[in-house]
Amino acid sequence: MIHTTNLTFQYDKAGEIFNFPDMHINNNESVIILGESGIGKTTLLQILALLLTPKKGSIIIDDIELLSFSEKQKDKYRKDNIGIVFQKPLFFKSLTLLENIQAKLLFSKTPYNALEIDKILTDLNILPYKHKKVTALSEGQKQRAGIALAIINKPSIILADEPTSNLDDVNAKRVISLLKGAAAINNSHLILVTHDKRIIPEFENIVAL
Ligand SMILES: Nc1ncnc2c1ncn2[C@@H]1O[C@H](COP(=O)(O)OP(=O)(O)OP(=O)(O)O)[C@@H](O)[C@H]1O
Repeated sequence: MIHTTNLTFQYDKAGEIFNFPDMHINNNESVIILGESGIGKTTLLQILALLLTPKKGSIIIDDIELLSFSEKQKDKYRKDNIGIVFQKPLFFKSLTLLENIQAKLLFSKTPYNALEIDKILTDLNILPYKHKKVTALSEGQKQRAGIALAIINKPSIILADEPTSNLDDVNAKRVISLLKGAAAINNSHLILVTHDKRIIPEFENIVAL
């Protein structure tokens, strides 16, 4: 269960203050966060990912208040529990897609399972690019490679920032189905921010900013 209350954030002292709505997300639930450009969707996702610290408020996950953690504890919690699909994926640029996945598995101490990797890459429609350098992938292929990296170690929380923005209708559908499937299999929470209207019908729980 994820429960957030009174989350308030400000980038700098004279800047805008963001007051985010409270959220209550049960296990196995997927949530889509909607709002116009600049409203603070990515900011909220980064707070949930423990990458930004709010001025006020709390984030309780499975009865643990995460904002009381030290930076070191936050880093460990993020590494062990949170899969982040960034708007612009972070890769080791000199490595192939498969080598990036291997690095992630090593870093998160997750066993290597070749069949499982191929299954995820197939579901994302990027298996043929497994041995290609990530820099040689198209923007849409990179976006899907970023999704593979985010879910490969079965995180209990998947946070996705505009995961379908560069994708055509077919691949957008594949990505949403994979993210929802990964969340269901791993009993994870899926929280997705977007302004992609195509994917709204796929979600029952909507938070509007
Ligand atoms: N590092 C930063 N320092 C100062 N202001 C920032 C910073 N990052 C974002 N902002 C501002 O905070 C506001 C919210 O940004 P955010 O990226 O969260 O919006 P968003 O809803 O995700 O937008 P989009 O849909 O366009 O990605 C914007 O006005 C943005 O300019």
